[in-house]
Amino acid sequence: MKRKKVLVFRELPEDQLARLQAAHEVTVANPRIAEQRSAFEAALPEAQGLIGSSFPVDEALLARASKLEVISSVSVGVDNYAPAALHARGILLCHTPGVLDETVADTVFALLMATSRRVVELSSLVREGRWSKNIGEDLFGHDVHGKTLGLLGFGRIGQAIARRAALGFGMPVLFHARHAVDLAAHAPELLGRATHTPLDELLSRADIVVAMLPLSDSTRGMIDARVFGRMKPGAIFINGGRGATVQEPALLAALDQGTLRAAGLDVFATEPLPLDSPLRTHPRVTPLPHIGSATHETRHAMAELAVTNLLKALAGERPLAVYDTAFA
Ligand SMILES: NC(=O)C1=CN([C@@H]2O[C@H](COP(=O)(O)OP(=O)(O)OC[C@H]3O[C@@H](n4cnc5c(N)ncnc54)[C@H](OP(=O)(O)O)[C@@H]3O)[C@@H](O)[C@H]2O)C=CC1
Ligand SMILES: O=CC(=O)O
Repeated sequence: MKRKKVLVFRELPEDQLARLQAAHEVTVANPRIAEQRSAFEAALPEAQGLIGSSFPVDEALLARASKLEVISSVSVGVDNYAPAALHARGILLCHTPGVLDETVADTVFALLMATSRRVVELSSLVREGRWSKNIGEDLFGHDVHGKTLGLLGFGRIGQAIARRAALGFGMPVLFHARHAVDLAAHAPELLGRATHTPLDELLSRADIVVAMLPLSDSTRGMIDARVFGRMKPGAIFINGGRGATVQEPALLAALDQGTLRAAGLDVFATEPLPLDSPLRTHPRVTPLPHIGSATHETRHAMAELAVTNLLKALAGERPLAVYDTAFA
């Protein structure tokens, strides 16, 4: 097969880079690193395949990538790409659904436990030498087991979170999504334990609300002052999906006005989180640096799937996971 030109725009594990290099001419240049930006710019016009993540490949960049056949994202979320422009030019968009579900669900659960039981705050008390007597009620947390979980988004990852909550922690699960979900067919273990619930009812009943939504035109800014205002006083909010689904000033107001007890955030509207963001230091926010899938095992599995997708696409074969840009 003819060797093609591949531009890797975020580091890949060595063995996966080697698979690409065995088949194609590969340039590695991460445009988020200033010293690599010009190599990225130089390789882009010739690239037939792009692989990477965490960098917006927008219409302006695509316009300069005149030979491009496929983008293989090392992520399940595809909000960094311009689906309409890709569709119009017949450029394939591949992603990594499925291989990260359990790991991201673990991360969300870690945030849920940390916020409810005040793990980071109380650990700091020990580390900073402030543990001088038994803690009192003012520092008690709240139970997680048995509480009602409200899930915004009930896809692959949402369902993995629901399994942990319902089967491991005895939590009734309410979920919100636009389409009906056939639990008997897709998640029989959640039958009788998870219920499709209108948004406002979910918000008024859930003790913990978890957002696990993709970023799209329909979800951008969806979690706004109205949504926070409908939540139970003292609710906990966790975002494991995308930062821009939340209106961050409304989140801060809900925390400051006491509607929300705490928030656990793996994602932010701007990443890395700007130093002057009040969310960085807010006493009732547990922020994480977008680590949902960041384990050795899962990041490797994602890279492997993304490389397989790219190799198949460049060989004219059907990749394992193509994102349908026609309906984006
Ligand atoms: N923090 C991290 O590191 C990670 C974050 N993510 C993020 O999580 C997202 C979800 O991943 P995954 O579970 O695989 O995706 P899926 O496509 O499997 O699930 C998405 C869910 O969101 C629902 N949804 C979409 N739009 C709306 C809307 N407007 N209103 C209500 N519900 C909506 C969908 O249902 P319906 O279409 O019926 O509305 C579906 O239930 C990714 O797109 C990514 O952005 C993913 C991995 C790691
Ligand atoms: O945010 C991570 C992803 O895979 O999407």
